[in-house]
Amino acid sequence: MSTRKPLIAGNWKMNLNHLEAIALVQKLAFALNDKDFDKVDVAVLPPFTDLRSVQTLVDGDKLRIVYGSQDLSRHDAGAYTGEISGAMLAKLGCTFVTIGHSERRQYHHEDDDLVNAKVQAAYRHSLTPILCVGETLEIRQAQNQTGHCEAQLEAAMRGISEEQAKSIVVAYEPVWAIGTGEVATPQDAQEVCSALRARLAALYTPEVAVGIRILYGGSVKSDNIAGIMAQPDIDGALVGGASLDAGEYVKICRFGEMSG
Ligand SMILES: O=C[C@H](O)COP(=O)(O)O
Repeated sequence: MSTRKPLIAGNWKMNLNHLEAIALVQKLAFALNDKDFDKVDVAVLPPFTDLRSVQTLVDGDKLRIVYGSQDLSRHDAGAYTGEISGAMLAKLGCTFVTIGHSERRQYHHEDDDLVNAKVQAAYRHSLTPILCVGETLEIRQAQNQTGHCEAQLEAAMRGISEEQAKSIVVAYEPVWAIGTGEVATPQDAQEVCSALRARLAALYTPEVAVGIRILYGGSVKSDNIAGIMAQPDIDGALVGGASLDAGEYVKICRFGEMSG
């Protein structure tokens, strides 16, 4: 029996301004109670421009919701127009930072080296990376999904110490399942998540690997979360579209009450 506490993280992507962010976090805070937070860590990952408002609300009302950003710069400071540093995110009280999301890899040409540099930047500022890996449909059709995701993981973890690795969160997100309504079967997701854990055990130790949270992401909804969470190597979900609806997100956070 693992002691990993489940994590449900809502990636809002480029949705909701800071006023809408406050409204959504207030709805979540109203609906979720201490029993929920004892069972599951609940995070939101709003756009950068919302973070200060979310911080003020969370701190002011002493909410148990945690939050983070969707990206960070590989650099700590300097002449990098448009970039946001880990130091700035830490100052805003961020717990998490999403790194290597497939939309960053695809639309911003982020490669494994940049993802690795961003993971290192996150640790320099005591932020917990939510490191995303996942295969395209083409790779899955060639049945190379586990090899591909393991290679992305290994590249991202270069130079990361065992002590640092203990806190990382890995998110397996098959690209073909993101925003498409095409959810991976629980067995598909388990296959890759188990391979990722085995690779972490080989890179570090089995003890480290057994403590690391691995999430699934890709068209997660309240009606499919239970089957996904029933898998032994899946410790939570990275939720996109469904995290923008408070009622639906709360149901996902209460996955134990959903039927599979
Ligand atoms: O980060 C979240 C994923 O990209 C999943 O998005 P989705 O739930 O809208 O498919």
